[in-house]
Amino acid sequence: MTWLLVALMLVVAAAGLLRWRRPAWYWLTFGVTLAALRVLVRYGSVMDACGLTVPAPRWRLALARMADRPVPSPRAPRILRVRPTRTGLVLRLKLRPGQDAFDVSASADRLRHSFGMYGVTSRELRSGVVELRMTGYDVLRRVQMPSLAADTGPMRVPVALREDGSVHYRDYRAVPHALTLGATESGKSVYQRNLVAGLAPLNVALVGIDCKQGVELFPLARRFSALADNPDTAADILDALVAHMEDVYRLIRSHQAISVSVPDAEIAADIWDLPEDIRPVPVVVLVDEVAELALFANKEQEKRRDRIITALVRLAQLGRAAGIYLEICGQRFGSELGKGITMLRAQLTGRTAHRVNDETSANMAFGDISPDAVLAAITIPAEARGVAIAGDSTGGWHRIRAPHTSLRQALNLCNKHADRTPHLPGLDAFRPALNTPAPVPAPAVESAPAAA
Ligand SMILES: Nc1ncnc2c1ncn2[C@@H]1O[C@H](COP(=O)(O)OP(=O)(O)OP(=O)(O)O)[C@@H](O)[C@H]1O
Repeated sequence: MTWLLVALMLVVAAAGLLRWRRPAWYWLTFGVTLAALRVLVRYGSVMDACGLTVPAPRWRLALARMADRPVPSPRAPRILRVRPTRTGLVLRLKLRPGQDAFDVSASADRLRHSFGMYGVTSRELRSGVVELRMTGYDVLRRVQMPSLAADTGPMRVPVALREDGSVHYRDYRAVPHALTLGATESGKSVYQRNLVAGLAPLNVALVGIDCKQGVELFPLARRFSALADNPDTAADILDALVAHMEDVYRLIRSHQAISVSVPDAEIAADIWDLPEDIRPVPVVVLVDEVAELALFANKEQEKRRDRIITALVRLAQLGRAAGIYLEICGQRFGSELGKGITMLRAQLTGRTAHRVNDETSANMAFGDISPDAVLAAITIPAEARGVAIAGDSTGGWHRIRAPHTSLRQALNLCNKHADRTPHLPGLDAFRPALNTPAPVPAPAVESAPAAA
């Protein structure tokens, strides 16, 4: 089967040779065919050299001895499937008795060198079956997302590419709340813009709190149901969201009351169990530069800060069932921001860290999840803007990079789907005004006296 696939690819490559101007697909097929051939031809010897073989079973050794035949060679994991991809190859392997998935992942770097690939990663699919993903080039250098129509779900958006060539999704139903950290100019806003662009075509309400005076989110206002560009409005929006959450809980309760006679499985526990006609629209709350909400200079601001953090903690603790999801973004998010912050952070299961300048910042994202991810986050080079480490509470992590979506592209997408912007009762007062703002005079700059 494997060789049939390779033969087919060779035929395609040969067909391309006959054409004078070879199209892009030709070079892609040609490269993947060469890589597949190289891997399959070298497979046995490479696995042996990397210590991924086991001796032949005793009965075969005994048979060889009786028949006076040469000793059977050690056996490498059996190839179950070879799948060429746009970025390389995916091999599915059945491990031999005595091998485990850790052996393969520990040898990933050796396999990468031996097969002449750019990257090799492995993951266990089920007991005894491992998937090896090989990439032929640095897929994060210029991110090109594959077409994905089939893989999106109700609250699942493709947001970046992983280094193994697979797509990184933000799945709100699996991981309701997330934290994105990164030093200045590391790519947080571009990542968040990709999220907005991914969510825009879905049936979801977007609520934005942009503490950078609205420069990131206000241009996308037509797709937002509520927006705040200062901590005072943010506090009011969050209070309104807590009230909305309580209303949704009351709705779920009332629906449970009329369905007590139906079987258990049909009793609603969250909005997704409610019939579609009464289901409230899910809400994604995007907060940019969260630290601004936690800073205060006087007693009045301290009261406002406590109000904001309390509302965020309540939404993080109880929001999931009511379909309220938090997406929090900032440069740092640790205990130095005061009480309630670590409690809030503990509820943010999804973690993404762009380049950070010190280990403490990386620890804020991954310290309680995976020490390897901390190391990976602090070794992201400064020039690799947009590259990030994405992990979750299971301890797994990936190196990812979002496509470089410009503000104009995101704005066009938001305008295209502006008619999908739902009205949230209670949040109408915060709906952004869509008239063109009056031009603001440039800040006065005092000219410095000329140096003598
Ligand atoms: N995924 C990406 N691919 C390519 N370039 C990127 C990517 N993400 C960010 N960049 C580049 O890095 C620059 C800074 O990105 P961005 O504004 O998102 O950083 P930031 O972390 O939000 O910074 P700040 O905290 O100062 O606002 C962008 O102008 C862009 O040129």
